[in-house]
Amino acid sequence: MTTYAVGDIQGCLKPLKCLLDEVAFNRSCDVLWSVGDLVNRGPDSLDTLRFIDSLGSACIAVLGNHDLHLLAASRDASRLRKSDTLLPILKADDREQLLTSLRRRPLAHWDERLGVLMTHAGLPPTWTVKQTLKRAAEVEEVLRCDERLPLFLDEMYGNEPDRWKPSLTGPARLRCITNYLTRMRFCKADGTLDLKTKEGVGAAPKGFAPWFTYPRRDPQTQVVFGHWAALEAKTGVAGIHALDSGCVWGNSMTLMNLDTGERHQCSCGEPT
Ligand SMILES: Nc1ncnc2c1ncn2[C@@H]1O[C@H](COP(=O)(O)OP(=O)(O)OP(=O)(O)OP(=O)(O)OC[C@H]2O[C@@H](n3cnc4c(N)ncnc43)[C@H](O)[C@@H]2O)[C@@H](O)[C@H]1O
Repeated sequence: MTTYAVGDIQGCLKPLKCLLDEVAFNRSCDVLWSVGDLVNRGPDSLDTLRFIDSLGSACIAVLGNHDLHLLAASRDASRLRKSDTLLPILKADDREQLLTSLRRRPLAHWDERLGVLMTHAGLPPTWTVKQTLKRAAEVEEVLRCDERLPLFLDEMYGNEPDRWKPSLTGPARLRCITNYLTRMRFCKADGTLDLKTKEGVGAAPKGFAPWFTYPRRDPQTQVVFGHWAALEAKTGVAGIHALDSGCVWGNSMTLMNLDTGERHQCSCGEPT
């Protein structure tokens, strides 16, 4: 059994299948981790969701900001933006099945055997792995609850509060957790987030640095994450594995063997 992790797919199904063929992925014994952002901007979001679902327990995917945006747009199509490529999903006969399956996916995944945590954006430097899983579970519980989901999605967008406090409550608490786990790039040592800057590490605003440059609360833990295409799948920090190599922006998709650390890349996608 081999565990692989793939970077942001964003509807780029062709390079995903190319990578799985290259490593002879066997769904009956191998496992594919996805760092989230399964959909949007790329050409085949609908078929990507269908393919990922067809893998069943052979795939573990955490939710990314674009996946959450899909859930929000499914409740209110006026949330769609010009650059979104989500309409085919919203018009599909199997949309409810696909969206229900997405709602059941986690925001964080921890593998004790590998000692690896996976989230879309990373591990907040002020949080332990245990705290991260507990806080992710708060949002996951709401995503699965028909009564609580609409308010969560209405209140999800926004950059405030920009710093975690255990005393946060209600929608602000859930928004803050969601932003840390699906949108974080730069932060201060005390965890204060800058959610505006999207360029590479050299673009850090004054007083901010990439989240992975701060000491970790659990130094032995490895982290796999996506979200930040401008990193070109590199952090320079041991045990912190960036996997978004910007496939949807015309670059390659990255697949990493988590047992050996070996990386594979495929550039057969259509530039968007
Ligand atoms: N709580 C919440 N609040 C607000 N929004 C929420 C939200 N929850 C979900 N959302 C949703 O989040 C989505 C993203 O919003 P945006 O923040 O508008 O999306 P984006 O710029 O495309 O960022 P993305 O997440 O795709 O990151 P990437 O690094 O690939 O791309 C970033 C940039 O990097 C650039 N880039 C890519 N590769 C690069 C490279 N090698 N070098 C330099 N730049 C590069 C790209 O051109 C791109 O402009 C929206 O749909 C929004 O609705």
